Amino acid sequence: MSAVPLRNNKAAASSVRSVTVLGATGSIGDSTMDLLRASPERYRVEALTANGNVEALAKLAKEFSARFVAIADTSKLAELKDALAGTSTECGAGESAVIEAGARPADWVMAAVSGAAGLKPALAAVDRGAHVALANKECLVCAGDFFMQRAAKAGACILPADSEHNALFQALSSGNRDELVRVIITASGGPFRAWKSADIEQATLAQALKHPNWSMGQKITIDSASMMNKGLEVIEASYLFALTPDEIDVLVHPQSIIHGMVEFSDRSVVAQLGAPDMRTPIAHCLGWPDRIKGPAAKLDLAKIGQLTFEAPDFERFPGLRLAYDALRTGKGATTVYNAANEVAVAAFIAGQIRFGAIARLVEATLEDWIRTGNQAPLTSADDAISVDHVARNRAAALLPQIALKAS
Ligand SMILES: NC(=O)C1=CN([C@@H]2O[C@H](COP(=O)(O)OP(=O)(O)OC[C@H]3O[C@@H](n4cnc5c(N)ncnc54)[C@H](OP(=O)(O)O)[C@@H]3O)[C@@H](O)[C@H]2O)C=CC1
Ligand SMILES: CC(=O)[C@@H](O)[C@H](O)COP(=O)(O)O
Ligand SMILES: [Mn+2]
Repeated sequence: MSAVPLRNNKAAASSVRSVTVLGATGSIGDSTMDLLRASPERYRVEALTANGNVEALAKLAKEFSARFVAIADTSKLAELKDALAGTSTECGAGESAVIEAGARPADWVMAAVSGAAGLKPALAAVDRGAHVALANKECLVCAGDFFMQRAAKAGACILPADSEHNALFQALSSGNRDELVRVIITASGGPFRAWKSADIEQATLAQALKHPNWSMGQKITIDSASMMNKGLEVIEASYLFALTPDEIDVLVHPQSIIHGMVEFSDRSVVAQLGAPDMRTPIAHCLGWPDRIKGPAAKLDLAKIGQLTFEAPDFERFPGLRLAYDALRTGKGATTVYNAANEVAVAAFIAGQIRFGAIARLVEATLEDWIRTGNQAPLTSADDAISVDHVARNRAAALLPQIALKAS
C-alpha cells in the first residue's frame, strides 16, 4: 500500500492534535506556526527544532509551551537552556536531539529542515507511523524509494507539503492509478527565466535570491533560480507517487497560480490553483483528511488577468535535464544529484563558484560517480547516507577545477 493516501477515506480527527515542527525557525516553520497560532485549542506542540537560531526557537517554545526543543548546533545548548530557564520545556542539542524530536509522540510532524540533514529526523517520525507533512524534498531525493517503502511498512502517512506535490496529491484523488496518463508540475522559471545563458552564468547571489513569487529560505530560492528545485521536484514526484520520469512533465508558469495538474485517460486535466502562499498546502496537510480554514489571500483571477505558460528550457537550465537523467539512471544517482547540488549551492553562497557552475558541478559529480561503477540499489537509510557522503566528498574534490572553468 502507498504511504501517500491517494483517497480521502475520511478518518475521524481527534479533538486536540499533538504536533512537532522539524525546522520550526525557517520559512516553512514560520508558515506552520502561523497556522497553529490561529487555532490554539486544536493543537498542542510536542517538539520544535532549529539549527542554530536560539532566539527564534526559544521564543516559539515559550509561545507554544513546547514540551521539547532541539538545536542541532551543540555549542548553542547553554544559551538555549538559559533562554528557557523557568519553563517546563526540555532542551537537547546535536543531531541526536533533532532525531529525538522526530521520534517523540506527536500525531502530526512537519518535516521542514533544509537539505538531506533532515532525513534521519524525518525517518524517526516515519518509523513511529506518524502523519508526516513532507516539505523537505531533499531528504526524499537523498533516500529514494527506500523512504517511501519504510513509510508504508511503518504505516506512516506521508502528506506532500511542497506546493506542486500537494497540488498533485489533491488532483490525484479524481481518478485511479490505472487511469493516470501524466502529472504536470509548474515552475515559476525563477528570476532568470528570460535571461540568456551568458548572463545566468554570471548571476550574483543577490540576483539569485530575488524570487519573483515566493518568499522562501536561501537554499531553495537559489535552487529555484537554477531550476534545480524543479529537478528535485521531478524526482520527489517520482518517489512520492511511484511515477516514471515519462509520466512527469514540467511546465513553466510565471504567475505560480496553478501548482500542479493531473491528466487522466479521458484527457481530463485536473488542476489545483491558489495564491502563492505556502500556508495553503500546509493547511491542507494539517487539516487532512478534513479541510481547515486557510489564511492566504482569496484567489482573484480577474485581477490577475492572464495565466501564461512556456516549455522549460533544458539548455539554459541544465539542472532540470540532469534530474531526469539521474532518475533514469537510478541506483543512488538521485542521492548524488542532491548531495552535489547542496555542495554547489554552499560554494556559490561562499563565493567560490559562479552561478553557472552549480549545474556543472552536479554533472561532473554524477559522471564521476557513474565512472566508478559502484552504483547499487539503496536498501537502507544507511546506504543512502553513505552514498550522500561519498558524493559530497567527490563534489568537494571536483570543486576547484569547476571553479576555474568558465562556461
Ligand atoms: N520555503 C518554502 O516555501 C518551501 C520550502 N520547501 C522545502 O522545505 C524545506 C525547508 O525550507 P525553508 O523553510 O525555506 O528553509 P529555511 O532555510 O528557511 O529553514 C530551514 C530550517 O531548518 C533548520 N536547519 C537547517 N539546517 C539544519 C541542520 N543541519 N540540522 C537541523 N536543522 C537545520 C533551520 O534552522 P535555523 O533557523 O536555526 O538555521 C530552519 O529551522 C526545504 O527542504 C525546502 O526545499 C518546499 C516547498 C516550499
Ligand atoms: C513554494 C514551492 O513549492 C517552491 O518549491 C516553489 O515552487 C519554488 O518556485 P519555482 O517554481 O520557481 O521553483
Ligand atoms: Mn515546490
